[in-house]
Amino acid sequence: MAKLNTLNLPKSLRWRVNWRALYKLTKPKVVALIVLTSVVGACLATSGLPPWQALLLGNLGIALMAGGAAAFNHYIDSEADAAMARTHKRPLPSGAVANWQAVLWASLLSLAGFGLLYLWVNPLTAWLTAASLVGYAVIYTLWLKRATPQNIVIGGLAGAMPPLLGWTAVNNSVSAEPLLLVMLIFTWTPPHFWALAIARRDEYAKVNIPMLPVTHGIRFTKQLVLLYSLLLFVVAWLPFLVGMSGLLYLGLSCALNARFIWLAWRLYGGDNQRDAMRLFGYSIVYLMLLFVALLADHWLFALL
Ligand code: HEM
Ligand SMILES: CC(C)=CCC/C(C)=C/CC/C(C)=C/COP(=O)(O)OP(=O)(O)O
Repeated sequence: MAKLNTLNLPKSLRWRVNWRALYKLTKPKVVALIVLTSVVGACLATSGLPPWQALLLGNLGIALMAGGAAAFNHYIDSEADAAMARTHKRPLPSGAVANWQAVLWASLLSLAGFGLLYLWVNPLTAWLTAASLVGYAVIYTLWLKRATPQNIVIGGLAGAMPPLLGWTAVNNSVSAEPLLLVMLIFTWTPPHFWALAIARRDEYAKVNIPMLPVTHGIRFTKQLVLLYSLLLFVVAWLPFLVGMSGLLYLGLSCALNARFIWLAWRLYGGDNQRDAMRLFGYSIVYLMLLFVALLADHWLFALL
């Protein structure tokens, strides 16, 4: 193998497998947070502990398919990634992984995840997860991303699905409670992403991707970030208002949302780099803690 590589073959013909780079192709930190939300969806689906098969195999299948979707996204976006400072060192533009390896890897992960969900969890979860995969890898990445500044609002639905997927893995049915959790992530996505897009506006403009700060300016994007942060506060009340969560969740979510709004407000009148990246970083901590709060509250009530 080493000998082959010294022949200066085009990267597409090399056979050496860089496992570390393949792992990076799955966007592991994003998938970790996605799986946290699907695990919480699964735990909230029942008053006791969910059956181990639904919990373990369900979330493993969701993780595999989310990782597969991320790998497809890397493949489809590799040219734009090569031209942006934030992304030019990714496995495909840097040559650590060949295109055919990325497509094969993405397909294997997606098929393994689908098979696992279909055979050992339930077909409903398998199909809903497949719809999320197509929503992100095909509808968002291939089409919406380059078609409209509302790309991430519509495409965000795919990333918002995991709590519902975790729920259906346990209950094999769709109901209102997990849809509220989907709504939470759906409302969270625009301020999560637009904060970053404000800081990276020039890079998106350079590769002609019509992100909102490019098409409508930074001031307008900051207004929408603030508006969505306020909307998120309202949506975060819903689990409490419908009786799905209690006062522990309400208290924690109010505190988390207060900081979200404060950071969005600071960004509104503040610095496009520092304040934008601060809100982006906090958005990730926010979602993690909000779902931990949902789970803590659920188990507290189950024990009382
Ligand atoms: C359409 C929806 C979304 C868009 C457009 C979006 C966009 C982004 C972008 C551009 C980054 C920076 C990635 C990088 O620098 O490599 C990022 C990071 C991140 N996103 Fe999102 N995101 C979306 C949905 C989600 C969802 C649903 C989750 C999890 C539930 C999530 C979790 C994260 C995490 C954890 C990071 C940090 C990754 C790291 O530090 O490596 N995102 N997001
Ligand atoms: C459950 C399931 C199968 C769904 C998969 C959903 C999934 C992996 C969502 C990730 C969302 C995400 C990180 C978008 C990045 O946007 P981008 O691709 O525009 O950002 P980039 O420029 O950093 O690549």
